[in-house]
Amino acid sequence: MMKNYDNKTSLASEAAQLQQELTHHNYLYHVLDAPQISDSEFDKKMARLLEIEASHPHLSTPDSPTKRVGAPPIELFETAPHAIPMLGLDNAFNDGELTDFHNRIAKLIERDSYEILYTVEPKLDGVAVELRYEYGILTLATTRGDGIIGEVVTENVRTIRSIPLKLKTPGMGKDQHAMEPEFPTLLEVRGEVIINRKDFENLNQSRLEKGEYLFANPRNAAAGSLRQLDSRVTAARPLSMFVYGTGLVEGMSMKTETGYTTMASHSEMLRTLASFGFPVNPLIREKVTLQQAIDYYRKLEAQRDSLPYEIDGVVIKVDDLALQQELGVKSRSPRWAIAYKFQATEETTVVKDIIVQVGRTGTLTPVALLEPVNIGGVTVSRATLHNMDEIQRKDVRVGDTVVVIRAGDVIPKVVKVIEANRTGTETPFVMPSKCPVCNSEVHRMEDEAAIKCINASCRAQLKERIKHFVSKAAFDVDGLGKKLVEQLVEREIITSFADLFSLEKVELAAMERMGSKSADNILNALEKSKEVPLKRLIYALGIDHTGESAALLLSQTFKTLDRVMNATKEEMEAIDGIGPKTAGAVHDFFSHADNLALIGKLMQNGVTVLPVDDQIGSTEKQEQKGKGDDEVESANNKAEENRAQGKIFVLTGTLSSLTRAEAKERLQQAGAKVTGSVSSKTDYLVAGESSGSKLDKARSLGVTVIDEQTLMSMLENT
Ligand SMILES: NC(=O)c1ccc[n+]([C@@H]2O[C@H](COP(=O)([O-])OP(=O)(O)OC[C@H]3O[C@@H](n4cnc5c(N)ncnc54)[C@H](O)[C@@H]3O)[C@@H](O)[C@H]2O)c1
Ligand SMILES: [Zn+2]
Repeated sequence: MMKNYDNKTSLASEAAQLQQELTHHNYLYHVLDAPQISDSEFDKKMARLLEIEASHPHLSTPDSPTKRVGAPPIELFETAPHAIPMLGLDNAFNDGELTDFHNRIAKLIERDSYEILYTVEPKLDGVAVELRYEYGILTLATTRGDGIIGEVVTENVRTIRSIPLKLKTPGMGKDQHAMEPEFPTLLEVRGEVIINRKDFENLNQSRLEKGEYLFANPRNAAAGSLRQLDSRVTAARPLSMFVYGTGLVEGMSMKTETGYTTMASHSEMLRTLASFGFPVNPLIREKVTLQQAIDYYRKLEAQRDSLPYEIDGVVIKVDDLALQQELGVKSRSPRWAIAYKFQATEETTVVKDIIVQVGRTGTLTPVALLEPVNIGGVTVSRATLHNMDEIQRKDVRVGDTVVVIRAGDVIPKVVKVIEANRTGTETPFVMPSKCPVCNSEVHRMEDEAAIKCINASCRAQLKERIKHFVSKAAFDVDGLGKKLVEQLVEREIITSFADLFSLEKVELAAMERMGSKSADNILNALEKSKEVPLKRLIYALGIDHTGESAALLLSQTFKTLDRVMNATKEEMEAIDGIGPKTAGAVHDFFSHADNLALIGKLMQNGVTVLPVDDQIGSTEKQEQKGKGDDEVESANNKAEENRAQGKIFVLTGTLSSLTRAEAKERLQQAGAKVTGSVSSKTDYLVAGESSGSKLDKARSLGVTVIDEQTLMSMLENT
């Protein structure tokens, strides 16, 4: 008896505690755009509260965060009620939960489950916004707020270039008898305002330099940029938007190019919105089965890191609007949709220590040793802190609670410190004045944040240079792992990468965890790698400021190693995409006698450079093809895939995620033609930042203007 009573009171206080905490974190996240815990921590608390409330309904108070979305608007903004509440979404975290959702709705509407088809969409990680158009003109934009009342952000939204201020009339000019407008008299459109990953990095970097508060992730940056009192601030932020639904629609049934008069499905509605000029995400797939939805989830999960913006799952929506109606909504979410979430990429944890690693070019990199934390299924116990400047700017101290992000194969990194968790016992980090590996003095490079060990025979550097040399994008030597490279250097069996090609079987077989067979395998792999495309060789040399794309540009321009070695700085700088730093570093590299000797030794040991034309004939095409295999496949609109093929493009302005030269190259690989000036023959003008006269010309000629994001998704679909 007594025990039961205790259990009840403790559950009640746990629920109350969770309600209070979740309300607080909702406020930090939705109002201040400055969360203090990770999303997965938040989701865990929410799941626990839902569980308690489900088994003890009397604890489920009307103001519980389980029944609400977002947080109430702040007073600084004008507010406006939503004609139709803006709800959240239920979550599924595995195939089983998604299948439960599917079976649940089949039961509710008494249909066979195979009859239910879905539209599947990427779950964009941004901020939800509603746009109101009266007689085709944008008159109001609001945030979701608490779902009932939103904040008015009309002026800010007007600064977002991908949002139409006025609707396009799809049928205009075709139907002479139409006196009525070609769109509803009132149209509310909903979508997600986002910021591209790259833009987020740049934004945070410039905030760091100005000593301003850092955004934890692109979502917070998008929300923080949109929710500004001065729309000039918003205008300076690279926001964009994708629409995925409607609110209130009045005045007429939508009329479109394809002649639909009433909307029967969600997918049809999206097509109609696209025809009005709204940006609709190109990765959306229509009318898929449950199994196809699961496949879509898997494919998008694999593609996730290569998208220009962050997505945190897929949204699965019943396509038939009549069925949606029949299913209806609950207090915080509709019954006809669900978010199937990806595993987290971001967590909060504690910095236990800060150590220093020495890299390929001698750069000392501080690394945070973390309280191990599971991020998206992988245990993370270290994260890079880049350099001393970065540590100082972010003010990371030993003992701090920090936000750590891990995406794909990229090294996890510390995004920011959660200052609210400081206790006063945290200790600042001091950079050592000697190389932790060879003990020689370190130097701070002029104009650079990097502190370097300049002892050319420092073993730490050699190990890294060799790891780089055998890596995938360089010589791609199968089986020659990090541990083995370290042993070979430690035991002074190799003193440069050229020595790799004179390794002997006995030497290899003598290493730890090596046998005769694995030694043979490595020798074979080395032998195979000897025929190397020029771009890979240039990249493998590990020249400062010379990554894969610079190596590719150099190889395409100069075609032979000899010509690259003899190129002047000016010749290199003349290449679109090669800056003075790279040109200088490449020139310096090939002016050093030691480096020339090293290249001579490579050639003596049998390395041969493949002619550049061959690379395009074989390697590049294969790579292209391989890539296409794990793209999301269209269920219905196959025609939309490779939309770039055979089209004529013009590029203008500055692109953020790649150079114009890279964009040109990728377009050409996709079968498009890229020309220098806009004419009536141009199919697409890709307008980057600060586009000028070409943009005006394209508009006057009625050429379709697309932004970088659209270009990227076109390229992704090739
Ligand atoms: N870390 C924290 O302190 C904290 C606090 C509060 C909330 N959160 C996180 O926020 C999330 C819950 O917030 P929520 O209610 O905004 O989101 P939700 O998970 O309920 O999803 C609904 C939202 O998804 C978005 N969305 C993106 N793409 C969409 C598409 N194609 N179709 C429809 N909607 C789409 C819309 O903005 C919509 O409002 C959780 O992931 C939670 O972890 C974190
Ligand atoms: Zn050193």
